[in-house]
Amino acid sequence: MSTVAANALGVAGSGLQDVAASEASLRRFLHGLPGVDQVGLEARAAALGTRSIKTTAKAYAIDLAISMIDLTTLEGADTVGKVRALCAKGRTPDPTDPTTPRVAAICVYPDMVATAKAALEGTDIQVASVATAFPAGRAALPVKLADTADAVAAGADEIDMVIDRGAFLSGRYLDVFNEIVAVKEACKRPDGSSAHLKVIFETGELQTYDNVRRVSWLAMLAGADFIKTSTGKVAVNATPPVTLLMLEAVRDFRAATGVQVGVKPAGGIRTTKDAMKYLVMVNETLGDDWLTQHWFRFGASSLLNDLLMQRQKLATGRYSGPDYVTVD
Ligand SMILES: O=C[C@H](O)COP(=O)(O)O
Repeated sequence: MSTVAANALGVAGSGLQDVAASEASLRRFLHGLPGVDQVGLEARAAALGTRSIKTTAKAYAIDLAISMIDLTTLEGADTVGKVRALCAKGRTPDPTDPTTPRVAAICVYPDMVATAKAALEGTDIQVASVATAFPAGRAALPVKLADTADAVAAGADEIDMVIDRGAFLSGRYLDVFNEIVAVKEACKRPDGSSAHLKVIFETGELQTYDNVRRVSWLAMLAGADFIKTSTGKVAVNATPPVTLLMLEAVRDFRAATGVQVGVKPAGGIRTTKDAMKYLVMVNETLGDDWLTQHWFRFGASSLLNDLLMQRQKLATGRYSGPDYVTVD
C-alpha cells in the first residue's frame, strides 16, 4: 500500500466509512492527506511524457486511444444534425477501414441525449450527458438533480456532473460530498440500474495540487465511478501533472478500499502525441487494470481526427489530410 493510502486509513482511524460523518471529520481527513510535492509531480509527469512508443506499439496505442474517446460536442449551437453526424463518426470513424475501433461514448448536453441514443442504437457506444448546470454548476440542488434525472430518463448511460467549485474553495466539503451523493442517487433508473457517474472537478479553477488530491478523495468517497479533470470550458483544462495526480489518487483509493475508479482527462487534448503521453502515464502508474475504456477515457472533441490521420499514416505511409477525417 502506498504512503497516501496508508496515511488515509490512518487518518480515518476505524476506516473510511465514517469520514463524511461531519464537516469536521471530512476536513480532518482531507487535510490529513499528504501535501503534494509540486516539483516532484511535475518532474514525474514530464519524464513520463518523454517516453517514445515504437511503431507496432504505436498502432496498438492509437486504436486503444480511439476506443477510449468520449467524442464530445458541448456547444450552444449544437443541432440535431450535428449530433447525428458526430454519432455516425463515432460508429464508423474511418469508413474506408472497418478495422478502425469505435469510440467509447458520445458526450452531449441533456437535450441531445435522445437524439444520440437513437443514432447509436445497435452499438455498445455509450451516451454520456453533462448535467448539474454544466459547466459552471451554479444552480440550486433541485435544479441540478432535475437536470440529471432528465438526462437519465432520456437514456443517458453516463452522467458527467460538475462539482460546486465555490463550495469546495470555501471549505464546504460536506456540501460538495452530499451533492455528489444526491446526484448519484438521481442517476438511478426505475429498474434499479444506474447511469455511471463521472465527477468533473474543473481542476483549472482549484488553485493547488493539494486541492486536486483532496477533491479526488472526496469524490471517490462520495461514490464517483469516474473522476474527470475539466469541462473544456475554462482557460486551463487537462494537464499531465493534474492527470497524474488523479491517477495516483485512484491507485491509492483502490489500495485503501478495494474500489476501482476511472479517470477522464478532458479539454485541450487534441494530438496523438498528447494521447500517447497520457496512455504511458496510465500504464506506468496503474498498469493493465486501467488500460481499457471501462477505466480510462479521453474527453475530446477533435482528438479523434488526429488519431485517424496518424492511423492512416501508419497503414499507408501517407497522410490523407484533415478534410478526410472531419465530421462535416
Ligand atoms: O469533455 C470534453 C471537453 O469538453 C472537450 O474539450 P475539447 O473541445 O478541448 O476537446
